[in-house]
Amino acid sequence: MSLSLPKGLIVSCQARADNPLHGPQFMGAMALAARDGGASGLRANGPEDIRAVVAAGLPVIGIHKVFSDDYPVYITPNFEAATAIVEAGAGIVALDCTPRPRDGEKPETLIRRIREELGAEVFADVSTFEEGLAAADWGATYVATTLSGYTAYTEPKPEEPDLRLVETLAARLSVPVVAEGRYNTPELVRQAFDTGAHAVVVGTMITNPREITRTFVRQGLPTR
Ligand SMILES: CC(=O)N[C@H](C=O)[C@@H](O)[C@H](O)[C@H](O)COP(=O)(O)O
Repeated sequence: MSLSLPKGLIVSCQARADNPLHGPQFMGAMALAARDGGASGLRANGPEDIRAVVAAGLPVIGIHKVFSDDYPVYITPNFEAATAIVEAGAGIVALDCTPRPRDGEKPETLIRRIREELGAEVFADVSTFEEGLAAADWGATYVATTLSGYTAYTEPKPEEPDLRLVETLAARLSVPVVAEGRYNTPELVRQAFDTGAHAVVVGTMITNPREITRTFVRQGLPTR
């Protein structure tokens, strides 16, 4: 079966509402810049931003973050959220595949429905080895280490990415494993490929100038 996500660097173009770069105009421009810089795919949040980044002509991993006070799962927690991003043009739907409570169907049901009813590929965001195995068993097209360090049982998040999780999943699974989360330098990206990643997703260090600025300022430089 041919995969729509090629090997290579995937650039995540996301900016929350409190970020000065929030909105489809800025995320669309980020996507063009990433494409021109050599990215082989994009990740974006919500129908509006997805519509804007699709114009760059690269494969798009869509997510739909839905935050609630009642549930810890926020990355594409239900079928309605998945439907909206496929309608916006994402060919790949990423969703939280941890067993945590959510406002929606279980991940195994969501994976099946997204593939069968929406005809999209599924990108499973997981935080542990066991979750990665389960997601592949349920039919995920890709398994990604996105949530390592971000679930209660994998916190506190270290500064470094979870290369070990990439390595163990890649050694076991026949579906492509994607490295995501805190790949903040080209050297770390190279290490992820060396340990068996099919692709590596980089967000903050490419598309979030506010955080990039903070990393410089934190070095103890005089600020103003
Ligand atoms: C945990 C979670 O909600 N991760 C989100 C998933 O879409 C994004 O906020 C991250 O920016 C993305 O995973 C890329 O990671 P990094 O920005 O570290 O390169």
